[in-house]
Amino acid sequence: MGERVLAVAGLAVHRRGRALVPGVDLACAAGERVAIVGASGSGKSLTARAILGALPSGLHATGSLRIAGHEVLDTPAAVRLPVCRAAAVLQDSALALHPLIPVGAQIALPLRASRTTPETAGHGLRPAAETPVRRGRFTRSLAGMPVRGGHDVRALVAELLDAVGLPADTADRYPGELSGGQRQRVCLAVALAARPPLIVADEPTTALDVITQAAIVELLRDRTGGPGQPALLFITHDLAVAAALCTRVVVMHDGIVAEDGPLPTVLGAPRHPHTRELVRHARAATL
Ligand SMILES: Nc1ncnc2c1ncn2[C@@H]1O[C@H](COP(=O)(O)OP(=O)(O)OP(=O)(O)O)[C@@H](O)[C@H]1O
Repeated sequence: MGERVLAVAGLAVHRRGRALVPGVDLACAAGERVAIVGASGSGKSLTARAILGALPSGLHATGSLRIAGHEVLDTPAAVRLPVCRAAAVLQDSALALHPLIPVGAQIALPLRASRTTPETAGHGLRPAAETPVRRGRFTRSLAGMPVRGGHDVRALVAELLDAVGLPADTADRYPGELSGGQRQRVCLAVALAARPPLIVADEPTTALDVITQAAIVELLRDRTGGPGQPALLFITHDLAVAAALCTRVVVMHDGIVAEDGPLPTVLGAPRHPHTRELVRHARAATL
């Protein structure tokens, strides 16, 4: 495995002295897209939320959680350094976005916080050599200068919207004026704007129809896991979607990792009885 953006060791999530997730070990390298699959209640979401530094109140985590080499287990997301903060794309895009703020302003928030450009920040939108030459303040921002003026930020918001397949005028619309698929694209733009080393996507396609689902999976494939792009941890109960997007899979069962390996290997020759069952059901569902 190459440079690790995520290293989880003995991660447990407790509530009132009871371990809801007894112990998870997993890792994700830079440039990787890793799926976490498992039945309902197997601990996928609590593991994801512990990684995001956003456990529900009353729950706490123990063990070790390193993001981009920094131990962050005891550091809530809001106070983590941006370099070791994972961005979230969650199932309910309506809840993830503020209903009363135009989406452009919501994308601009992490952009202003980072005060750098997508290119320097590692969004992987376009390698610098391919960046078209433009005039004015936007040129300065693309050259890696700090983003200051509102005009610069608006241009970068338009670029991020374009990167997720939305027209620039989406910036002026409110989340309630968008479809679920469009809102999920906005959520990905917000995540990319934060220039994270890792995006944690927890069932981001579950609430969508199959066609929109496929489009979001394709978008995640285009925008994560490549050179200079964030790695992806993709939580799903759907093995077929995991196979379409990820190269490696972590199978969870009863709060622990039952199996972890390259997707073709795990699908082709599952070792754990629970993985065998998941594969059997996935095959039956595609008939
Ligand atoms: N806030 C909470 N308080 C108490 N128990 C919880 C809480 N959240 C989850 N749990 C319990 O922790 C276990 C793991 O839940 P988790 O949500 O991580 O499962 P999951 O694999 O994501 O399931 P699903 O696919 O249905 O979302 C379950 O037994 C669940 O009931």
